[in-house]
Amino acid sequence: MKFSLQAKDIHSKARAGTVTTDHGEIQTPIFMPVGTAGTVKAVHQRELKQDIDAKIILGNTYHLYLRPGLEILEKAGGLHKFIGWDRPILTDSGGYQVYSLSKVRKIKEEGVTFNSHIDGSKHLFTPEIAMDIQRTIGADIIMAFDECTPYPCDYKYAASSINMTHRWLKRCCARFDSTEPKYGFNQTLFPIVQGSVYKDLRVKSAEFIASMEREGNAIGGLSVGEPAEEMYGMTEVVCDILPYEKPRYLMGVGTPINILENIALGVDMFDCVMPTRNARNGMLFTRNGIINIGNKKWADDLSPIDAESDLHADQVYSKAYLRHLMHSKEMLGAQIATLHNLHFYLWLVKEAREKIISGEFYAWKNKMVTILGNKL
Ligand SMILES: O=c1[nH]cnc2c(CCNCC3CCCCC3)c3[nH]c(NCc4cccs4)nc3cc12
Repeated sequence: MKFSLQAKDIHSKARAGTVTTDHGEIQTPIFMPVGTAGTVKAVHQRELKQDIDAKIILGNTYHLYLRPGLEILEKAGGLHKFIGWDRPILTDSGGYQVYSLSKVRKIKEEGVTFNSHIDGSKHLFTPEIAMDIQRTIGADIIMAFDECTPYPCDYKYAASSINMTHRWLKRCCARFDSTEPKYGFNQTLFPIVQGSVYKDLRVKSAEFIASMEREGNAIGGLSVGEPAEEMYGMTEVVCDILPYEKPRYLMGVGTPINILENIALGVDMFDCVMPTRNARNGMLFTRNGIINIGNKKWADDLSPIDAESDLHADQVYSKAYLRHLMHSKEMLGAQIATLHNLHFYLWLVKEAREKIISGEFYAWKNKMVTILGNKL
């Protein structure tokens, strides 16, 4: 994997770059649609490619390991082949999903034991197992097995948590560096900075992660309920320590405003379930603010969902029609709303990249931040 920089903003730490993988290039800043069980819910691969031009999607290690399972994925020749996606894929380590999905789990030095949320069967994830699973899935970028420190937590807990994450990282690197890709495409491992909302722990974790000299770095433990100002403060501290010439991935972030503010702090890659999850609840993000399509005010509004958008669905379907579909619990409603939100997120980061290149990013970002929160 390679990373090159094309432009840097003068009023902020925003930058425009290109990540090059064996499955293609990714222009940054980039938003990565979240796939769960091998699909971005309610969206076809063709739509991801042609309608919204998604450059990279996320695969969910925890889900894929449980269902369809590694045997089928290996038989298919990896996740790219299994789902029919020939562009880059990033998979998480499965650790975060264990915390957020499976009820019973125990965290020990060795790893995490958990009961499957599907059939209750007992499983163990360790740093080594997480590496082997992601080798079998075959994603271009794979994530270290970390502990996402819960928020809030006291200093002592946060300090012991980063020490565990750092010991697990060494085991991830040892295992990853002593195994080969299974399908002939190169894979790269990103470590993850933790430290909760404690500045000195963030410095310690960022310095340790930087010292591992991997091809890219991630920032974890944020967007877990902390106030936005805390998120920005920790991101700034970490971005100032992580190497300038490597991509920085802020995990689980976030709202459109969060993304713009973090681009200004030097973040290049983002993922979040919000555009897809909120779409299914009728919350549409637009360049003029937020539309709750279920609101009665849209019932007879026959104007296009977004007349300024180059997304076909935004042009041909009206707000009234989408509201009708959502109220009727029609599948097409979720499909249109999801496509709209992902298209908006990808438009937003592409617009940010163009403004960084043209030198207009800072003023544009401040204007957008005042508009994007509007309730329409
Ligand atoms: O420290 C972390 N370590 C590892 N993963 C984290 C994640 C999951 C990122 N998305 C993975 C995807 C992989 C493919 C399947 C789906 C998840 C986070 N998500 C959030 N906020 C989420 C949210 C923000 C707002 C609403 S939810 N904070 C996170 C912090 C960490």
